This record gives sequence, C-alpha cells and structure tokens, in this order.
Amino acid sequence: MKKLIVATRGSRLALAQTHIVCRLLEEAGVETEIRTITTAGDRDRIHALVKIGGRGIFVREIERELLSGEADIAVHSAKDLPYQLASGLVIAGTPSQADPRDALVLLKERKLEAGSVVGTGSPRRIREISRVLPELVFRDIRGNVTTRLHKLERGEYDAIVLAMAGIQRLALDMEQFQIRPLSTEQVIPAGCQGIIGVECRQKDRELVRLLQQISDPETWRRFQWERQLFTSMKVDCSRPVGIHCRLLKSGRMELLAMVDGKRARRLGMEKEGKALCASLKEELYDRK
Ligand SMILES: NCc1[nH]cc(CCC(=O)O)c1CC(=O)O
Repeated sequence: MKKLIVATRGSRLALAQTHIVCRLLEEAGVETEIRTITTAGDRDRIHALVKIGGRGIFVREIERELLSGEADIAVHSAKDLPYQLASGLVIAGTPSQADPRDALVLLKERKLEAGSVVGTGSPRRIREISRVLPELVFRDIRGNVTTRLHKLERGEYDAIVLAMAGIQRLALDMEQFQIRPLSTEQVIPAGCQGIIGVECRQKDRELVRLLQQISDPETWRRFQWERQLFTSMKVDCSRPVGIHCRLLKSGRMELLAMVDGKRARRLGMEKEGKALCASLKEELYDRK
C-alpha cells in the first residue's frame, strides 16, 4: 500500500492519539505522514463550545481533507464525532481505548466543599456530577487539557473535570494534582469516551480492511453499541447525554444511558444488543 496521509488536529492529545495509530500502521508495514489541521474549534478559544457548534466543530474540517483527497485517513476522539459523518466516510477502525471515566482534578492539598467552583462547560458533566455532589458550583472553561490544568493551578477554579483517557494519553506529570475518578455508574461518560476512531473513505475497501485489522476487537464492539445508541438518539453535546456500554465476561453486556437527567440501564446478552438499545432509547428519548 502507498504511503498514507493522516489528518489530525494539532493539539497534544490529538497528536498523541495519532502517534498510536501511526505506530500500528507502521507495524502492519504501511508508511504514514501526519497532516495537522487547525479547526474552527481550535481557533475560537473564547466562546462556550455549545455556542459555536457543538460536537461537529472539531471534525468537519478534517472530513473535508478526506473528501478532497488531501488525506487518506483521519484520527479522532470517537466521543467528539457528530452523530452523522460526512457522506461517503466511515469510521473503519478503533485501534485502542483508554480509561472511559471522567475525573475531578484538584490541587494536591485542596478539598471540595459546598460552593467549590468546578470548571466544565459540558452539560452532561454538570448534570451528572451535581447529582452525586449537589453542593458544587459550575463555571465554563475552555482550552485543551494542559490549558485547563494551568487555569486550575492559577486558582481560577477549585477543581476541573477531565477525561481519564486524556490524562493517560498525554502522560502528564500530575505530581501537584489529585485525580479523583468518578465511576461510570456515578457519572455516565460521553458515548465512546476514551476510544480512538479512525475514519476513511468508504470506497477505499483495502484501507477499510487495514483499519479493521489494526482495531482492538473489544474496543470495536463497545464503539458499535455506544455509537448505535448515540446515532439513534440524534443528540449532540449541547444536551446532557451520557452513554456507556460494558462488555462482561460470558457474552453479557450492560448499557447505561442518561438524557436530560433521566437515566436507564439494560443488562442482557450481547446478541440481543439491538433490542436492548431500542428499548433503552424508547425509555429515554423524548420524541416530543
Ligand atoms: N472534548 C474534548 C476531548 N475529546 C476527547 C477528550 C479526551 C479523550 C477521550 O475521551 O477520548 C477530550 C478532553 C476531555 O474531555 O477531558
């Protein structure tokens, strides 16, 4: 196969994820070249994400590179994908997943108390965390993971919320911080949180096969179920939505979801997955 041009955002996290994918491709004998794209979401660091276009903003400009042929594959955080991909494009592989949980991050010697200010702009995180810790106050925060940690260090917030996956993949020195992971039952993660998704043109059959080949099979199954629920609900991150699938030994799986504060759970065999997703959606989804 010819050398692959790999499109990605230029943030440290995006590049760390892209390096994971490129290493797997090189191991499979394929050469890669990285092409970094600055998206609207990267340029506008002022406005709340939900105001400048929600989930799609980090993805659309990268998809354009695939459609125009400037790039062959694109690496995404699967949780940032809009429910509808650009026509002709598919997520063909999910090479790896990290810890799916969210975490509260505080400076080492600090405690959370009534009125503590938590930096997050995510309606899902606000809804879920205030359910378990109702006395906290939330204030919007923007910027990538390292910028957010600097804002915490400078005392702009008492705590911030980060995905464990981001902390792990950046391999940051967290010496001066305490990390308090929130279980997936306490705070249902965003659908596909912690999963790397690799996108390509649907018609590139050989490439689709290659990306399947470098996928982690369990991550791929988790991706399919969470993505199925997510796309069937047609929601984006401007509404509080959490989706999480746990694959248990013995072929059973647990589906957890939350929409606008309403929660539901299903447990069943994975082969009944379609029906489980449908009934979960039925219970949660406000069709009005
Ligand atoms: N919304 C930004 C974003 N997209 C993916 C991650 C982390 C990695 C992941 O969840 O896959 C983050 C940072 C965060 O939410 O803390």
